[in-house]
Amino acid sequence: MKMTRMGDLESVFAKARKQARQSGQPVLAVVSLPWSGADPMALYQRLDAAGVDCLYWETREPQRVLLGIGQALECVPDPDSGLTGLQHRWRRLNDDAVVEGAEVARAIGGLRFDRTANQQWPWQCFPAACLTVPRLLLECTARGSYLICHKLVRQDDDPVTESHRYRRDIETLLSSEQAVLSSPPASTLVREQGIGARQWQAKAEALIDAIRAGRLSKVVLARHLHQTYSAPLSAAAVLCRLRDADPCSHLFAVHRGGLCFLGATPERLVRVHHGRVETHALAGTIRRGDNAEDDQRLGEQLLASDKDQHEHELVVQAIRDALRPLLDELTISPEPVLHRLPLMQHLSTRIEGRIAAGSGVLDLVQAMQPTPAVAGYPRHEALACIRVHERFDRGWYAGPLGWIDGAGNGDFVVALRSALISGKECHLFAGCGLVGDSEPEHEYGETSLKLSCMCRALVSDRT
Ligand SMILES: C=C(O[C@@H]1C=C(C(=O)O)C=C[C@H]1O)C(=O)O
Repeated sequence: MKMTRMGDLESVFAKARKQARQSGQPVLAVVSLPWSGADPMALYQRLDAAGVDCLYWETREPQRVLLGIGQALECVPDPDSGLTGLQHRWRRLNDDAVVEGAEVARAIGGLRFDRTANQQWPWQCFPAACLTVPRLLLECTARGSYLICHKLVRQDDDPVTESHRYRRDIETLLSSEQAVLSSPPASTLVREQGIGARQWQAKAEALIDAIRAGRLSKVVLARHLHQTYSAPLSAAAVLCRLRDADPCSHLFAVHRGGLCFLGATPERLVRVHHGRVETHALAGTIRRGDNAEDDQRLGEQLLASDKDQHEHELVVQAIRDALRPLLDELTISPEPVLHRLPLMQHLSTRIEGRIAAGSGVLDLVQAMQPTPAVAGYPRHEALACIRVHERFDRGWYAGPLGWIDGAGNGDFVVALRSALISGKECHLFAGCGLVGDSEPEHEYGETSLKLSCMCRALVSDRT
């Protein structure tokens, strides 16, 4: 990492200030420097241990790791124009940005599952929607590693002082690489609160009856577990275990106000790369087998299940209908395939296309979310049932989480297989799709299987 390149920061900030004075508006300055420092997970572990609020993101296909530190700007949609308005503001901000180096600006964040429902415990620190442009963003992809400095430059900012501040922050980051990482204390589960199996199954039964009566076609009923551990949980240690346990899922960790929402999700909501749109419908679940033969049999059973095919098809249709007005081309694979995870397998249908001129990633997120994979169908009726029957705040669980850049690219996942941790306390969430042929007991087992991915990663004394 060459600190001599810091001279660039001062001249870029000066240029941005000049522009800000001319336009009377703050201007985003973006400076990217090649990074040869520590790997982002190693840095994330150190930042987490030091209690620094940061953001971690990792997708394995394509390989991309983002580590955001600090906050240059927080982008929040306003109630009237929603994500579409935010999309326009982001585009304008980037059109006017002063950019130096190989990379453009990037914002990372998420949305609540149900933005109309009231924010409740334990989600008070997680707003309805927010995308953060970090002060410093470490980005590692197959193309190389960069440290991106973002600053919203105002008319009266002093470029010299400000560039020194960034220089100091980068030096602190570089020196934190040297910090010795002591292993977090072993934590064991001491208490667990959550809805009992019988009570959950009674709710599922009532919803299945509503589906059979024709009031809706599908609803996703979730469970919330509140666990207490013997020692404070380390978000970075949990994320490392999730990463080791599953080589394919997308990892995320968002720290806010002393809490951390993290997970390893198999579900991508939508990715836009140079105008190409990629998504999948993911719904229909069965466990993995005890051996190859058993696994194969279970996979075939899932593919042949009318109930799972129906549950899955509702998701394919809803995604198609949401995307059609926003895409120029749309291709849907004719049949679902198995999406295999360490503990379970899902049905997955690939959906691809090309984004129409004038639309952006956030427009796609707005149109798609929440899909019937996490809410149900029709959406309005499903959300109404969820509000009445679940009786807890899903917060950011099952909501979209991801990033957008200044070049029109973006990637959002559905924040599943996740937990909200705060010291020794942990909140876990998992749900499953109910249709007319569902059996409550079986569905309860499915939510337990989904919860077990995170439960395994939370305990530190496991080998
Ligand atoms: C709702 C969850 O998962 C969703 C529901 C699925 C199902 O019902 O088969 C499968 C994958 C996800 O789309 C969850 O993991 O909490």
